[in-house]
Amino acid sequence: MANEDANEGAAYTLILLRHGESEWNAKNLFTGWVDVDLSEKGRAEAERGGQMLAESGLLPDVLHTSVLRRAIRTAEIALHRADLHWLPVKRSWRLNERHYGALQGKDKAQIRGEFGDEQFMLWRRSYDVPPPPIADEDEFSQFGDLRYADLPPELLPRTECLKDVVGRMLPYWYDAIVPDLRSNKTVMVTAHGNSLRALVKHLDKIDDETIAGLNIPTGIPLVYRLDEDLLPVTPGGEYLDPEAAKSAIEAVKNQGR
Ligand SMILES: O=C(O)[C@H](O)COP(=O)(O)O
Repeated sequence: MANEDANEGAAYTLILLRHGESEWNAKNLFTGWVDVDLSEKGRAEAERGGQMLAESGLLPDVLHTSVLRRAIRTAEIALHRADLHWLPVKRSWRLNERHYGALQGKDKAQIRGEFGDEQFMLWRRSYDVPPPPIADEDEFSQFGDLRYADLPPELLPRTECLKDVVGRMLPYWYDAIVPDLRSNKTVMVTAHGNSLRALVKHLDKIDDETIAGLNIPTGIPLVYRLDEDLLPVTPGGEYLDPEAAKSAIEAVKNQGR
């Protein structure tokens, strides 16, 4: 972690943790809202994430997760490792991964081969081009999934671009996470590649083009110290293991190649 001076002006601490490798990350499949579990490597990453937390002395007071198993399990394993398994937890669909539409369940390399590099990257990383919507009867659709039963039907996505994720994630940021920060709690958010990209875009005020080049690695805690205005004291935050983050970011970037 950075020295104390680098944290001058910090009022709040926010820890972001992308879930460990999932079974579908390992198979290189578009996942989105499909509720797959962690791979063995993913469980080990979560464990290591928890160890990093414990060693850094950063102790979250409250946990926010999505309603997807890979994020829930990652937090469970990491917090257990840090002896913080008892932490209060709040969950919301608004922290879910980006809904990948009709690409859910499809092989990334195959889609890249079929549609070409440009279209593939537009779907993966453009700010405002969503993949085609998923049909309600598709085996990987979330239509009829009990956990979304209370959601007004018009809010259940059939596909999303990152802009859509920013739009549905921000109300949760303002209504649930910010109040915890303002009451001086160290907040941990365990979520997904693209929901965390949406949050980082907001925190660091990253423009719509630049965000395409930002990738979040699995299982490595990213710590933001925020000032009174909730602006990062160190732009981009700090990974608890910056070296491991660098190579893991490259791996995410090159998925489907
Ligand atoms: O939903 C997925 O497939 C991954 O979690 C994120 O994938 P991406 O890096 O291709 O956006």
